[in-house]
Amino acid sequence: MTFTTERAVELRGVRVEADGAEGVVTLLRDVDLRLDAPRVAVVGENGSGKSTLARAIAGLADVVAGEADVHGVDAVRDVKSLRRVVGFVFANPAAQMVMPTVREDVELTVKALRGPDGRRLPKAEVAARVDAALAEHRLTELADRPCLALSSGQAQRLAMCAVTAAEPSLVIADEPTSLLDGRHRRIIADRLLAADGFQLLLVTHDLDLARACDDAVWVHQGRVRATGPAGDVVREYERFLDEAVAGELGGALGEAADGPGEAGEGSGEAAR
Ligand SMILES: Nc1ncnc2c1ncn2[C@@H]1O[C@H](COP(=O)(O)OP(=O)(O)OP(=O)(O)O)[C@@H](O)[C@H]1O
Repeated sequence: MTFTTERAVELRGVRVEADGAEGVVTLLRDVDLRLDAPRVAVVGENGSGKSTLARAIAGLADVVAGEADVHGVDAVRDVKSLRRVVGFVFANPAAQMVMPTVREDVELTVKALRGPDGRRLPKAEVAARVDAALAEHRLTELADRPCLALSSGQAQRLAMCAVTAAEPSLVIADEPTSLLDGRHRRIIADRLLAADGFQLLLVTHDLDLARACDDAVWVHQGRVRATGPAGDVVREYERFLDEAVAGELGGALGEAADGPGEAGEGSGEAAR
């Protein structure tokens, strides 16, 4: 199965709120997006709203206004159906391991799949699919190892294996390489970018990885600041970062000369 642009993510006027310690806070506002490229990166500063956007698309955030169509599913009102369509890979893979061993963890997902007749898969087919999924993610040798005994790189491979075994049409990966060393980062990134059975939405601070996607979305202060071809959006974001850093360094040098002053705004955090 190859991802086709007929299956897209479309958000119109989306607003996300959360209950903060001091009352309701708005995390995302006025989001209008159509994502139909096979691989879409989401970039932006810490606290800008990237994970919130990813979570809203996955039905994991409180969308209080607007419409969200995710591969034909109403992601605001039909979160249950969304689970068949979306797979979510978290930055910390330990958060999504539920079974004691590697094989059992993947098996749990495959057992939940239905055949074309709507019935559960026969035992032999479950076993064959689990073996194939483990082999694809180079986990065969680790099949009987306790999940808790995996290294970060192995755990991230297991998370991807278990998520993709559910055959989602959209995989959302939120900083999937942030815990990994350089070599494993490249292995996981290459595997994600090479996959063509699903659309990929990749939240990342790794701008090389973002550039390797087809399209990108730049989130800034709880709004979408730019969207389009990944190279263009990342270039625009980098220019903004360069200017912001130059401004802060200039400010710091000025402060050093003038003595202490008030802190400037200079933050990409979501507006309250
Ligand atoms: N449940 C919540 N209640 C209150 N504030 C929240 C909640 N969830 C997120 N936030 C705030 O919303 C803002 C956006 O958070 P989000 O996690 O989406 O940012 P991000 O761009 O993914 O950041 P990072 O790059 O640091 O992971 C942050 O200021 C965060 O503290």
